[in-house]
Amino acid sequence: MSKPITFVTGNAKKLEELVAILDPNFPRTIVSKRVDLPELQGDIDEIAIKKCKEAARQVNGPVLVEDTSLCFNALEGLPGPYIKWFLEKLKPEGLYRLLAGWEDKSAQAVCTFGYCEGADAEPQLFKGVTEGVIVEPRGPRDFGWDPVFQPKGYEKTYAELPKSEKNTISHRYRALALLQKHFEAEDS
Ligand SMILES: O=P(O)(O)OP(=O)(O)OP(=O)(O)OC[C@H]1O[C@@H](n2cnc3c(O)ncnc32)[C@H](O)[C@@H]1O
Ligand SMILES: [Mg+2]
Repeated sequence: MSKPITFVTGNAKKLEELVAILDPNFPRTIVSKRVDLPELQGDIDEIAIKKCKEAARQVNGPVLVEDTSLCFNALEGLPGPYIKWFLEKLKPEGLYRLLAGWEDKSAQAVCTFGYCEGADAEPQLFKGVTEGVIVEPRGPRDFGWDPVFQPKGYEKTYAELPKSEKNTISHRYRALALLQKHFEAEDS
């Protein structure tokens, strides 16, 4: 039997979505550990790799981590992985106002899962991207920047969509689909 994988995150909403999205027949057991890991600066992949290595060091076993970015095309991909701090200071209204001077409101939600078998193993990344536009905040405020992100082809923001619908189109869903495929292939 393979060891359980520890999903290390300080974000309860991420865990909630992972549990809702992953197939109940996922071949490995996932447990969670609430740690707010330090996030070193870098590009999206570098941050996920460093976060994953640090988690593997702390847990000393198989770990899963995840880092989420919100990239504004008009701003060459910023705030990107720094969205957490932009959101904390500016709130959803301020994120929308950041683009006031720009016609292009398009953005990409990017979710990068990192999996590492143990403290000495190299992390593997699984990335999901969902295209959308940044709009004036609409809908419940229970998860991050959901009120300002309207996925392409939809009239509702992530926050306004039923969770079950967000979870079939989201950046996190797409990343987890790749992760799932990887583990299913390994299992067969
Ligand atoms: O412990 P970790 O897993 O790092 O959790 P975190 O909350 O620090 O998360 P990140 O470092 O990945 O920062 C991403 C920011 O984007 C927010 N976020 C992540 N996924 C989201 C989603 O699907 N919808 C809206 N906001 C999201 C999250 O609340 C953070 O403010
Ligand atoms: Mg974080």
